[in-house]
Amino acid sequence: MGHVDLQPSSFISDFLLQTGGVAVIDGGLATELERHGADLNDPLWSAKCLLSSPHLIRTVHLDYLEAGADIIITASYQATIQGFEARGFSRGESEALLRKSVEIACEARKMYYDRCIEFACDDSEDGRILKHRPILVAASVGSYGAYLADGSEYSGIYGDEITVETLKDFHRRRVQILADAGADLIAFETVPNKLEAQAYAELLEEENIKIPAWFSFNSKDGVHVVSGDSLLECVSIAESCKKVVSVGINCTPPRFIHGLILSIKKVTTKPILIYPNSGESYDPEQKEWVQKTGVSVEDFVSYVNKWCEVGASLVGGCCRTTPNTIRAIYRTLSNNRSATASLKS
Ligand SMILES: C[S+](C)CC[C@H](N)C(=O)O
Ligand SMILES: N[C@@H](CCS)C(=O)O
Ligand SMILES: [Zn+2]
Repeated sequence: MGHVDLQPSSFISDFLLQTGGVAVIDGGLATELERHGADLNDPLWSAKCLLSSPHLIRTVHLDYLEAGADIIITASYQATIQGFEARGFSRGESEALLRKSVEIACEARKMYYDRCIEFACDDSEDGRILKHRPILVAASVGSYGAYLADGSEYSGIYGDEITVETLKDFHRRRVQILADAGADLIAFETVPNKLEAQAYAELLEEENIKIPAWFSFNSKDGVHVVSGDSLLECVSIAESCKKVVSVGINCTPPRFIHGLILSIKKVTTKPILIYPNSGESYDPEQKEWVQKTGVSVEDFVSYVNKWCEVGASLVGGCCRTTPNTIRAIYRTLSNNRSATASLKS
C-alpha cells in the first residue's frame, strides 16, 4: 500500500501525512451492488455477491477508487462462517469466501494502480481520479446483528443469552482469517452496542491479531449508540485498545455527525473517522430503504468541511451513498488537502 508504518500508534497518522491530513473512505458497497442489479434480499445480504458476482464487487471497489477513495472496505460485512455454513458450504469453503473478499479488494487496487500508470493524470476528463497514492484495504467485520439479517445492527438488542464470550466465539475465526488474508486493517463497522465493542477489543488482544483495526459505531439519536449504550463508554473501550488506530461513526444520518464528533473527541486521542449514510431509513423486513427520506449529495457534502474542522480525519459514506458522493467529498477536500501537503513540503 506504500510506505505506511505498521506500528499501530502511527499507522493512521503516517497514512494521513501522505493523504494531506484527511483521508477519503469509500461509500456504500451494498448500495452500489444493488444499483448494478444485484438482488440482496438474502440472509447473506451483500456477501451473497461473493458467491454470485465477485466481478461486480471488484467493479464497485474500482469505481470508488476512481471517485477518489483512499480506503476501500471489503464485501465481508455480512460474510460469516456461520452464514456460509447455513448455506451448505464446508468450513474450509466458508473460510475461503472470507479470504476472497480481501483478494477482490486487493485485485481492484492493483487494477487501479495499473490504470494510473496507463492514464497518468490526477483528474481525467471523464471525472475519474487516476492518482497514484497509498490505498488501504479495510476488511469489514459487520456485527452479530448483521449476521441475524433482520436489521439488528440498528437496534443492538441481542437478548440476555448473548454475552461477551458468545460474541467472541462468534467472531473469532472470522477475524483471524480476515487478518491473515492480506488486508491492511480490520474495519469493525456499524458496532451497535458496548458488549460487541468489548468482544472485539478482547479478541484483538487475545488472538494477537497482526493488523490494526478501527471501531465504528452507529447512532440513531446523536447521543447514544443504537442500543442506547453510552457512546462515550463505547469509544473508551476503543481508546484503551492499542490495536485500534481510529474510532468513529458510520451508517448514521448526517445531521447527527457534528455533535457525535464533538462527543467522541472528549474521550479519544485517536484519529476520528466518519462515514454517514444518506439519512434514509431501512425496512429490515423488505430489506429495502425508504427512499427520499435522506439528504442530497449536495447537502451531505456541505457538511464535510465542518466535520473536518471539528476533528474528523477520515471521511466517507455508508449505505445509500455512491461514487458521486465520494467524488464530491474528494473534490471538497482536495483544496484543503493540497494546501496542507504544500505546507508540509
Ligand atoms: C446496514 S443494514 C442495511 C444491513 C442489512 C441487514 N443486515 C440485513 O440483512 O437486512
Ligand atoms: N461496508 C458496508 C456497511 C454496511 S452498514 C456497506 O457499505 O455495504
Ligand atoms: Zn451502512
